[in-house]
Order: sequence, then C-alpha cells, then structure tokens
Amino acid sequence: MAGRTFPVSWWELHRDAKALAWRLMDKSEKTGPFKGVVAVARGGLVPATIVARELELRLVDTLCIASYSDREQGQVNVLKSIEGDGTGWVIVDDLVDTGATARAVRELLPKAHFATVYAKPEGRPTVDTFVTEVSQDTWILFPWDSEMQEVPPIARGR
Ligand SMILES: O=P(O)(O)OC[C@H]1O[C@H](OP(=O)(O)OP(=O)(O)O)[C@H](O)[C@@H]1O
Ligand code: HPA
Ligand SMILES: [Mg+2]
Repeated sequence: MAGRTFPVSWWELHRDAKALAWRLMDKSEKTGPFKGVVAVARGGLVPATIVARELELRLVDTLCIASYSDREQGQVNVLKSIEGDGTGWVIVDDLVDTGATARAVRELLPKAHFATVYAKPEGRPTVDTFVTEVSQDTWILFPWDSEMQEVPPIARGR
C-alpha cells in the first residue's frame, strides 16, 4: 500500500527517461544496437518515445497491459501482444511496482531487454535496467495523472 506520494513533473520525467536512454546506449554499445522499442502501454508510451528518440530507433511497437484501476491492483490483463520472443528488442515501461506486469511481459517476450524509469524493491529483480528506486510504500504520481492545484501549508496538515 502506498503511504507517500512521489510527484514527477514532465521535466523530471524527460530527464529520467533520458538517463534511462544513456544506460541503454551504454548497453547497446557492448551488445549491438536494439532492433526497436516495445512500449508497455499506456504508462510506457511516453518514456518509450523518449528512449526511441535518443537511441534513434524508428521501429516502435506496443504491448497493451492493464492491471491497476486508480491505485487498486487487479489481475494482469494482456489486451495486445506481439509475435516472436523479443530477441534484440528493448521493452520500456514507466515503472515496476510488484513486478506482476513485468513477469507477464517476460513470459510474452523472454529474450527482450526489459527497462523501466522507476522501480520499487519488490519489482526490482524483474527489470534489467532502471534509473531511480523508490520505496515500496511510495506512489509515483506521473504528470499525465495530475495537474497543478492549491495545497494547504504543511503546518495545517499536522
Ligand atoms: O509492477 P506492477 O505492480 O505490475 O505495476 C506496474 C504497472 O502498473 C502500471 O500500469 P497499469 O496497469 O496501471 O496500466 P497503465 O499503464 O495503462 O496505466 C504501470 O504502468 C506498470 O505497467
Ligand atoms: O506507484 C505507481 N504510480 C503510478 N502507477 C502505478 N502502477 C503501479 N504502481 C504505480
Ligand atoms: Mg502500465
């Protein structure tokens, strides 16, 4: 259960997704360029766009997987998959939390490289490359799920 909130702005998301692209670039310099990017829609779409742009990859596909409704986790529902075993592809998602989505992704494309921008401890072992770890009880608030609003002073909330 998420106790605190970690808000991420568009600018921070762009910076962190670029940091992921740098790490993936380092990897691809050792193992050869990736064939393309698979975005785990919907959360992986924006980070995947940024990674594809930085790695100059024009081949982009999607895995469409849904499991959360608001902050409640349900069953992992694969709405759209792709053919093959993922060899040479990099899969990009916004984060791993429990790792349930990542496990489903790995079953579908076992040979792909799986990368996320953020990771929580439970899901961390399921990811090959990530940038920032947050605690398990933190809810990452993405810019597409939020807007600016007035908040009371901290002192009043105690
Ligand atoms: O590690 P897990 O516990 O599986 O959680 C991580 C997944 O949950 C979110 O997707 P969500 O199901 O909310 O769908 P969305 O990407 O369309 O928002 C997020 O984008 C990851 O894909
Ligand atoms: O911390 C989170 N933030 C946004 N979406 C999520 N889906 C699973 N965990 C999270
Ligand atoms: Mg998702």
